[in-house]
Amino acid sequence: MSQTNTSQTAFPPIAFIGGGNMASAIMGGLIRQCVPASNITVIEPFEAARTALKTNFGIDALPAATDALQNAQLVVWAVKPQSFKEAAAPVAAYTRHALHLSVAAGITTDSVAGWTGTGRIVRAMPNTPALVGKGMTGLFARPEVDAAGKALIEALIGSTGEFTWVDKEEHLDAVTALSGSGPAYVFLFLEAMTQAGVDMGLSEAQSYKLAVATFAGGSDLAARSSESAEVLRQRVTSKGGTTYAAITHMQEQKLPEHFIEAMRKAEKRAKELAEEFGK
Ligand SMILES: NC(=O)C1=CN([C@@H]2O[C@H](COP(=O)(O)OP(=O)(O)OC[C@H]3O[C@@H](n4cnc5c(N)ncnc54)[C@H](O)[C@@H]3O)[C@@H](O)[C@H]2O)C=CC1
Ligand SMILES: O=C(O)[C@@H]1CCC=N1
Repeated sequence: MSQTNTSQTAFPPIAFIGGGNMASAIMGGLIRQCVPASNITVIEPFEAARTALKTNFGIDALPAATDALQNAQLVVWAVKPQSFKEAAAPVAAYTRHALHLSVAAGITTDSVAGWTGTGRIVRAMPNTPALVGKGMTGLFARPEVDAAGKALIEALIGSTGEFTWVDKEEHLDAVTALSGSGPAYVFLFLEAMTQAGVDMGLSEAQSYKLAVATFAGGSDLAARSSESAEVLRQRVTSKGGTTYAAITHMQEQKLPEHFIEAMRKAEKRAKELAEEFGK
């Protein structure tokens, strides 16, 4: 079931380990909910990223772990899978009492438990539309996380858009391949549609506008409609018409099959990341 958080939550002190794209998307949601910057501690070694956090959110990020982390009741891990283990080493001693939320692709909660010394972990797979409050996040909680912990995570992630819980942790690799990486697929299609528009004589700006509005409108129509995507597609596709010409070519070229195969590559890569960087 897909949900959005609507209730106002009093957030406890929160620490972010890593202050890049995903951390900023989640922080943006918190700031929109009027969480004061003083409630948020960020560990971010990269100076340019710390400057961006100050400019965007008024947050004074720290370059390395300190005992300031002891106050945090919730720790959000927003580092690359490759950096997780190294990032956890100086942080773990301060944060064993806290609830942990990891957004790292592939990295299992068993790995995170080993590095943080606690099993109170929720693993999440958000996506970048969270930056504009339109995110879609898959969530998995270990049994050690109680109802209050889950409610806190729902409030945090709900501030960035929608979420859905999965029962099996491995399903987060599917979520990663679908909605986590998915914005990049949309942007690739936008690039191709814009190029086609330019090739047919439209300006780049006009083509891009048409392409973006088409994705947004198509998605909104699908979200509001009780009809399946297949039926909605058929409604656009007059027999012998223009859409028919395009869709027939895509099907002859096995575009849907290639697309599904590509997404299975993303799922496979998530499992490889766990193998490569989870030990
Ligand atoms: N970008 C995306 O679309 C999505 C990313 N994710 C996951 O989010 C995580 C972060 O990705 P992004 O925000 O895109 O990357 P990013 O590169 O923008 O942010 C990672 C930040 O971690 C910092 N960092 C590196 N070593 C550190 C350390 N030892 N301690 C603290 N911070 C450290 C880096 O300086 C950087 O600012 C990744 O694990 C990724 O799998 C999940 C869903 C979507
Ligand atoms: O490409 C990645 O590994 C991350 C996870 C999902 C989106 N970006």
